[in-house]
Amino acid sequence: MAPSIHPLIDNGITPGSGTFAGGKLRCRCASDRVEVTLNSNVAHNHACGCSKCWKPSGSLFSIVGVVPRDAVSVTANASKLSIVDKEATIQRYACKDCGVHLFGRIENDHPFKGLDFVHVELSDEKGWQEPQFAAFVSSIIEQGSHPKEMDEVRAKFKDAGLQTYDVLSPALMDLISTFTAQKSGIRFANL
Ligand SMILES: N[C@@H](CCC(=O)N[C@@H](CS)C(=O)NCC(=O)O)C(=O)O
Ligand SMILES: [Zn+2]
Ligand SMILES: [Zn+2]
Repeated sequence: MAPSIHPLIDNGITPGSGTFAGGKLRCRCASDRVEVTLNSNVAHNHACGCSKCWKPSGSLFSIVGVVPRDAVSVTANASKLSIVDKEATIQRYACKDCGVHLFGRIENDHPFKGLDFVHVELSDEKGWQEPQFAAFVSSIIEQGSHPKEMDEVRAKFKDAGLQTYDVLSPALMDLISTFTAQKSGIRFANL
């Protein structure tokens, strides 16, 4: 059987709702679940093939989007959360018992600081923004995917209507480079 990209992509993408305003994420423990309440839909939702983003077992990709950090609150069992890698740019808060990542947060000076990274599949609600593109696609090779499978993987994204990138999408790469330019003193008129 062909490997699963991700359950939200394998059988066709379901569009989100433009009026959906958020919901709750829950970890996968049988009881005492960690609960995170999001008072916003996600933006820039995408598939990520990197080794650091949480993905369901059996899937090659994570689905991850961003929400303003002010829209994120831990509403149950916060004591079960711990940071996966304190040195990483994105501090990913995982449930110590089931391993699911509830949210990722940036504390350093960074273009995406102020946005938290979340996985909408941890919610029962419908209406979350659907995946918009695939990022860090070549990174799946680093986790053992065969280089010769890459054409098939990219073709699956194309069939689902998603562009593939080996880092981030052009819009996000432009944001990062704009931030870097501004840090070096360059000023742009009319941004
Ligand atoms: N090839 C690397 C890429 C890792 C990477 O750069 N991930 C991106 C996308 S999530 C990132 O921004 N990471 C920052 C972080 O993990 O803190 C891997 O698969 O581990
Ligand atoms: Zn859990
Ligand atoms: Zn990632």
